[in-house]
Amino acid sequence: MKIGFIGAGKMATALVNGIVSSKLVPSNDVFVTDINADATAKLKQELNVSVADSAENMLSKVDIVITAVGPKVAPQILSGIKDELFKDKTVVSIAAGLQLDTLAAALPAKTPIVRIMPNINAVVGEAAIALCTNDYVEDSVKADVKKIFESVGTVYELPESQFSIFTAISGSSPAYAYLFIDSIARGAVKNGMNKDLATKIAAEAVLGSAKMIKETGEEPWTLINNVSSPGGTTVAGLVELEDNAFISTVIKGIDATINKDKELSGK
Ligand SMILES: NC(=O)C1=CN([C@@H]2O[C@H](COP(=O)(O)OP(=O)(O)OC[C@H]3O[C@@H](n4cnc5c(N)ncnc54)[C@H](OP(=O)(O)O)[C@@H]3O)[C@@H](O)[C@H]2O)C=CC1
Ligand SMILES: O=C(O)[C@@H]1CCC=N1
Repeated sequence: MKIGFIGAGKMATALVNGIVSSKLVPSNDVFVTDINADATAKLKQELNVSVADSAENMLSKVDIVITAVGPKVAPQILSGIKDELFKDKTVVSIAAGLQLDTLAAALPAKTPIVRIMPNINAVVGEAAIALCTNDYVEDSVKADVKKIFESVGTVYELPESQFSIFTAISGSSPAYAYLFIDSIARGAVKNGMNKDLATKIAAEAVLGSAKMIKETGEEPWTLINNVSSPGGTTVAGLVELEDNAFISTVIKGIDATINKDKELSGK
């Protein structure tokens, strides 16, 4: 299975890193192309992937082409490539907001298309990833695409109607989680702890907390109650956070993310 990436930016780099380090395919069976030659040169140097000088030239060399450019650019690039080059290819898009029917309109009729929403934690093999397809993706091809993304995380097959929500709670949410960890660490710095040490400790505490939710299957509020000793430190902090509308602020952030994803779809 040969895999090509159009766009070698941050998300493509995260995916290529994950795919190569999982040894799913030999590194030179991963192809990259980008208008920015420095981006592809860096990936070649670091991961020994193959570089193509254009999307069109890459297409003849790969089975699966993953567009890792912005939602406005992807249809423009695809519609500029000769129809015959898409024969026996599957097109995968990871762009926020970009819907299957918009992609289909930019491609030859009946092209198999997979829509994916990954997240940047693919770098460490911990992405939560959504997948949906159009009607022309055969089961064996879907299984191959799933295998690619399972090499960097967990894949959830979801109806396309849930993608905006998924983008908020998985595609974008790592940024919000990093912000939360950084804010905890800054609180430690304010009170006199070294930032590097505080960040490491905050990250470990959040990682352990995520593991608790995943592995115990407990409702978060049960776990919150277990941390909150009567008259103790935790409840004092919770009161202050809620006084500043922590929960509704986070929900508004998720709403804004969902709305932006819908806006990007242009529908
Ligand atoms: N970053 C993330 O965490 C996630 C991103 N995504 C999706 O991934 C896609 C890429 O995002 P991200 O990696 O953050 O963005 P980046 O800007 O880092 O990467 C996009 C890359 O594509 C290049 N590019 C632009 N136009 C062309 C073109 N015509 N031909 C070839 N390459 C081109 C850009 O070059 P230049 O910089 O020179 O313009 C850049 O290197 C988006 O659609 C986004 O929605 C999805 C989930 C998570
Ligand atoms: O910010 C963005 O638009 C992309 C999609 C999800 C994460 N990054």
